[in-house]
Amino acid sequence: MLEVKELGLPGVLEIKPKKFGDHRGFFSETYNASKLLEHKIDLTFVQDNQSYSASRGTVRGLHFQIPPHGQDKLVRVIKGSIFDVAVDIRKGSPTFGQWVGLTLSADEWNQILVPKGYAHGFMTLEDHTEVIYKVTDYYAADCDRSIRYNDPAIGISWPELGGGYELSEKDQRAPLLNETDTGFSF
Ligand SMILES: Cc1cn([C@H]2C[C@H](O)[C@@H](COP(=O)(O)OP(=O)(O)O[C@H]3O[C@H](C)C(=O)[C@H](O)[C@H]3O)O2)c(=O)[nH]c1=O
Repeated sequence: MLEVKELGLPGVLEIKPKKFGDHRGFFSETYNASKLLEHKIDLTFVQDNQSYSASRGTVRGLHFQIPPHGQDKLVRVIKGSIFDVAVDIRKGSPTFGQWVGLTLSADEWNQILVPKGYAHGFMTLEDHTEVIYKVTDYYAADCDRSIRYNDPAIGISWPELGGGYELSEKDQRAPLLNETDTGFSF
């Protein structure tokens, strides 16, 4: 049984698989193509990624791959928690530059589906947070793009954690959305 909820931008969904708990612990089908298909989610994932962030307040993103290597992403947290964000980067879209965000956590056991045509990023809310995600195309370094996480034109309300944020060099110097040809059109 799969709970699927729209998050307010086309195709961006919260997905929550069932967790079977007993005295030993729990079991969960974290990915089941046929159950996703029942919710008209017909995607073929080809690569699994995992990232570990040591510190609370680590920001990864906003990232996306331009066509022809755009990636749909199914993201979940197996340790800790993150504030996860998707931004519509499809030129001509009525919701271009708009964002949705939600907290993903190992406790909540929820996932987010971020379709291609959206930039993706997250901020960790706890130390030692581990994120796992499935993608529908292989990593293509020459198609890898970034947009500044705090671009005022997007205006993401990142959680105030009372300290600085931890970012990669690449993310610190990422261009603004209006400086970026995202390659996606509505
Ligand atoms: C994404 C990726 C990266 N790499 C190599 C390239 C770099 O040498 C190293 C770290 O890459 P990066 O700094 O881009 O990793 P993150 O900042 O965690 O980026 C990811 O996090 C945000 C939230 C995303 O949505 C993307 O999936 C992805 O860009 O791993 C690979 O070898 N394969 C890959 O698929």
